Parts: sequence; structure tokens; C-alpha cells
Amino acid sequence: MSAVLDLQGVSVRRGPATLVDSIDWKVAEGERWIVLGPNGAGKTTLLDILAARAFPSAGTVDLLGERLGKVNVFELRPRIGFASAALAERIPRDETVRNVVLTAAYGVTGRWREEYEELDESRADDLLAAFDVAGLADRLYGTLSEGERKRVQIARALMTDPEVLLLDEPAAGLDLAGREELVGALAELAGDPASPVLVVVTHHVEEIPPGFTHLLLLGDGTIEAAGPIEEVLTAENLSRAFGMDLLVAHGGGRWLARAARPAGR
Ligand SMILES: Nc1ncnc2c1ncn2[C@@H]1O[C@H](COP(=O)(O)OP(=O)(O)OP(=O)(O)O)[C@@H](O)[C@H]1O
Repeated sequence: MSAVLDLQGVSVRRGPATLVDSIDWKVAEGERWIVLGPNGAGKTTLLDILAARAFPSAGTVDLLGERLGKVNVFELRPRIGFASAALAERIPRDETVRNVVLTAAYGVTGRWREEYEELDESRADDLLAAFDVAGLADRLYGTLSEGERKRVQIARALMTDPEVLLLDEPAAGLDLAGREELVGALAELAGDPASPVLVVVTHHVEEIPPGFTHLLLLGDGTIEAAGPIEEVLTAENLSRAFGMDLLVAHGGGRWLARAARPAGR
């Protein structure tokens, strides 16, 4: 079976800086991946490439069987759902929540003169319901809480019925209850065989939802370890990636990590 995402020898350089270096990574149908690593490890850079929004300086990237650089990215992007802080900043605050989701069908962020079919409208409403924000459909996006916005952003990313869903730090800025609700929503998505391939970037092992199958551990632009979560998420690998002596615990489908020694000892 050919890989859904296939990166070979991928490096990204900006001026003298190497942001990611010699990445070899394959993602297959049905897999649910977490990309974990410290600040500046290259997670967002890698996700931008998977979203066909950035090009590598070296190596090859095959997304859904299409080679980046040889395919029209505007045809490819609707097949890849994407939500990130940078994209969220472009959503107009004075747009209704329903339109924020609906406009993804045309790859735009604000409604203007596009004609939407009834089918699009009902898909947008179904997605808002699936993420528990149906009651907010007529509210202005700018009036939502951060947790509500995150859910709307994921609903928007799913609007085109993509084959891959990429989420860059979906739990950033959420309080404890908001994080737990989001982790629950992502666990449900992960458990649904009809869901697209999932790739979720995070800094925190506590944000890994049950049902995720694989982990790519990035440290300083290179892969520290990659594979099934249970094999990769060890204290040894995590300590190496984050440059700190860490302990890891696992139970009830969730993960916890903390420093092996309290600071100052
Ligand atoms: N255009 C650029 N020119 C030079 N360096 C850059 C550029 N863009 C990003 N970087 C650097 O590349 C590194 C990787 O950035 P990236 O945003 O991919 O990391 P990240 O793992 O997503 O970080 P964070 O967890 O803090 O969001 C960082 O050190 C960043 O400062």
C-alpha cells in the first residue's frame, strides 16, 4: 500500500539556518500521528510542508500520491484539512461562525459573493454539531471563547471532507476543561474509521488523545524517534528530545510527563 504522506530526505533552510534536516517519514492510511517536540524543533515548518504551504529546500515530498513541486497546490490543498494559529489569524472576527466553516469550501476565509449549495450549508451545520458548537452558528466568530474558536477551526478544516487533517497545536491557550473537551473530541475523531489520516502537533504529552497510534518526536530539526506511540514515547526518548531528565507515565489511554528531579535539586 502506498503511503498517504511520504517525505524522503526533506530539509528546509532559510538563509544560514536549517529548520528541519533530512527527514524521512511515511504516514499510511488509517494512522493517527502526534508530532511532539520542544519550542523551535521544526514542528510548524514540517506541518506547513504537509499542508502544501511550504516547499522543502532538499528532498522529496509526496502528498496523497502527488509530488510537491509538480502538482498544482491549489488542487491539492482542498484534500488536506489544516488548522493553525497563522490560519486562524486570517479568519475575520465579524464573520458568522457558520460562514467561517462554510467558506472553507472555496478555500477563502470571508464570505463575499460565492454561491453555496444546500449540501454545503448542511455539511457546515453537521460539522458544527459534531464539535458541539451548533448553538453558536449565528454568533460572530470574534465573540467566541478560545476553546469555542478551536472547535470551529477544526470544523472548518474538515469542511472539504479532506483525506488528511493537520492540526497545529489545537489545545494551545485552552484552560484545563477546554483542553480535556478538545482531547475528547479528537479521541472521537481518531476512533472513527471514516476519519481522515490525522497529524496533530503538540508540545505536551498530556494533550495526546486516546486512539492516536503513532508519534514523531522532533528535536532541533531532526527526528529523535518515530513509530508506534507505545514504543517511541519513553522517558529516554523524551528526555533526549527536550534536553531534560523526564519521567513518563501512561494509563487510561493518556500520557503524563514531568521532570525526574524538581527544579533546583
Ligand atoms: N524564515 C525563517 N528564517 C530563519 N529561521 C526561521 C524561519 N522560520 C522559522 N525559523 C526558525 O526555525 C526553527 C523552527 O521553527 P518552527 O516554527 O517550525 O518550530 P516549532 O517546533 O513549531 O516551534 P514552536 O513549538 O515554538 O511553535 C525556529 O528556531 C525558528 O526560529
